[in-house]
Amino acid sequence: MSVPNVVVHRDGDVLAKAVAARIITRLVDVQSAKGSASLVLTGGTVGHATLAAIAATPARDAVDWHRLDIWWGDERFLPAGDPERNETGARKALLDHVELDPERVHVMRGPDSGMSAEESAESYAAELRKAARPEDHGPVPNFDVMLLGIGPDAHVASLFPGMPALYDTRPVVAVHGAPKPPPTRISLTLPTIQASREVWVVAAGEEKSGAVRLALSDSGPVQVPAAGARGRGRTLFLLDRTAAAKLPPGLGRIASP
Ligand SMILES: O=C1O[C@H](COP(=O)(O)O)[C@@H](O)[C@H](O)[C@H]1O
Repeated sequence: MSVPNVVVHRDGDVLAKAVAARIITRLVDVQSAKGSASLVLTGGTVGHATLAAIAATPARDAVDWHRLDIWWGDERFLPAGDPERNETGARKALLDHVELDPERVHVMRGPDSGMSAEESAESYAAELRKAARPEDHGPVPNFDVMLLGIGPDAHVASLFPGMPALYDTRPVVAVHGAPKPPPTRISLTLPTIQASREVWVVAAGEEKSGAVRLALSDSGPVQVPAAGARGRGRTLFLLDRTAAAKLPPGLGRIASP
């Protein structure tokens, strides 16, 4: 697993624009090298602001949206179209505004599918297994970029501190009793997150600063799930100044003072 690099931007607005620019550049690079690319989305404030920033920039036309697989790191177990679903926010911010191949938009199903949360997690795991190639050496694709938000309690995806999902070695799990509503969720597990080529943790706001500090310390991922958010090739913590406020001096690289 890679050692995290930290990049600090002036505020949440600049952060979202900078992450959007990085995503576009990364997707263009990967598509020119391999033909297609994969991007794992997060819910949450910075995640959705980043998607809106991609939609707003003319540079988005440089991406071949047809040759992109979209996955989610987690989903709130709610019916399709519910405003609280991460999918709904992503569609509104970006997915409805670009020419994606609908077959390559891999949503985590909600209760309206007739599946239980466990069945939905299993069905997502099966979809991941189908997409994995021999060179991925495992049951899930080595995603090109995985975006993860972080909660003030240091949760990532829907992996909350101390919960059984953090010990789970299956690729995807159902989460019950999440401390942040809604209580039922579907989440990728740490082994799936860590199979990604690149993991980018995005955070803005003072309320995230303690979690960010712990995520970059020697804490274990059961107590601090974000400490397990590491990519195989690269891990980035992309922060605004307030989220970086509790980091030891010298840890972050200031990109926009
Ligand atoms: O519930 C969730 O929260 C986290 C963080 O969201 P934020 O609004 O505090 O940035 C998010 O990463 C996750 O995908 C989502 O389901």
